[in-house]
Amino acid sequence: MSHHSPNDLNAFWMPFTANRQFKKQPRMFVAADGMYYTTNDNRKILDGTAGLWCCNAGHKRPKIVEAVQKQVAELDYAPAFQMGHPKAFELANRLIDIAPDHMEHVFYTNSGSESVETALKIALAYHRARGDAGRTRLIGRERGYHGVNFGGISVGGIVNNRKFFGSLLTGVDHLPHTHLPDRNAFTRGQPEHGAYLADDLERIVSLHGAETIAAVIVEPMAGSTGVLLPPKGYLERLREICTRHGILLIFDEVITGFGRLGAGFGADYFGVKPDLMTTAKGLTNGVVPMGAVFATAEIHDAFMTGLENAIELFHGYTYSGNPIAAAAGLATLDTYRDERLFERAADLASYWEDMLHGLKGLPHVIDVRNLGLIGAIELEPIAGKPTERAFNAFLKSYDKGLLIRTTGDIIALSPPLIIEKHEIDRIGETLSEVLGQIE
Ligand SMILES: Cc1ncc(COP(=O)(O)O)c(CNc2cccc(C(=O)O)c2)c1O
Repeated sequence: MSHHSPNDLNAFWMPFTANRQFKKQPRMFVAADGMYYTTNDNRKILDGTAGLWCCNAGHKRPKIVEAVQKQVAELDYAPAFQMGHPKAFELANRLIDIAPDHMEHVFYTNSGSESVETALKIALAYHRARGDAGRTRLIGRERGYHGVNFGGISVGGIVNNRKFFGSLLTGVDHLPHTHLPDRNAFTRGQPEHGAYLADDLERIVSLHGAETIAAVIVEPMAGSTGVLLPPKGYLERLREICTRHGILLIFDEVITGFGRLGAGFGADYFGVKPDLMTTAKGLTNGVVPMGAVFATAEIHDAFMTGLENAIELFHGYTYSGNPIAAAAGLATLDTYRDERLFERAADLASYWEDMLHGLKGLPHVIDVRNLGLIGAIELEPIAGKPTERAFNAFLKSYDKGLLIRTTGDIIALSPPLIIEKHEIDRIGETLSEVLGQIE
């Protein structure tokens, strides 16, 4: 058996990564604190993306560090099925306290992808429990991202996440995405124009019959595809059409949840009540993998019938609600509350917006989109080399000490909610330099 040296890069098959490019020019973080990562060559990098949209409270936050250290030394793991541990229940109560008021139950998962699978299965099983077994169709949206499991890529609308994975993706329709560059480019916040796009749901309903449709799943604001905003009135229309036809509305809040928009959840920010909400990321500040599906009493109680000793929902994970994730979640919610980070994000949103829209007119910038503490700068692709320009901006920004995300030719930004104004300025200055230097 051959022995590999610890820093041999070959064995690790990296996710959503240009593996060959990375392994030629590795980019390694070895520490993190507050707003900054430290690289293995001891450079400080400003975290413009809160890790992967998940470290909403920033890094190395004392309450979270302490809670995880203490928990792992006390109750490291408890069986998730037919057994419990107090923190899972305590966290569920805390989550329901900050969730939109019609949400009354939480089902734990370990990621956003698992939250999506869980929500889709609950939606299908809910209709069956009510005698509506014919409601099996699911409706997603073009350019939607709902993780990488088979349910998520079926309802998802990002072609590269689907086309390599075969034929299981059936029984699903897609609404049109909400990007109208001709009308809405450089809009500050939510566009006025485009609510009518929700009416396509009526077309899908009349095509299949409402009695065949279980749920619609959308991100209140589409993140991974490059930050597409819901036009004013759009989500309200989706809600109204779903209600009228007995179709469940699922908000995928993996990115928009836990303060990202300056409110607890997208549902709060937009004032629209979904029937199910999927979350992960900010739930534990990215420190321990955990997701949670929020459900109304109406949905939960539809399962609570029949023999009391019988399992009501045949679904769950070994790590559902595990003690260390629950401890991290509780300390994370404490940190959000004690530092008023959701309100802080709302207070900073206009300063953030001004920085972003100040980039208009820089080379290659064809659109700027923003909401809360999320931003996107869309670049003109290099002819024949899609994604190249944005990827070069990512590499150049990293060299200049700023971490950004790119998807396609779009730069996406989602800093921790603890960001200071001078750090917002620094993001703008760095991106101005980068966009002036790349081809
Ligand atoms: C709306 C939504 N739903 C589900 C997932 C899947 O979550 P997990 O990865 O934990 O299984 C996500 C995740 N979104 C995500 C993850 C990683 C990177 C980026 C990016 O846009 O750069 C976005 C998401 O944004």
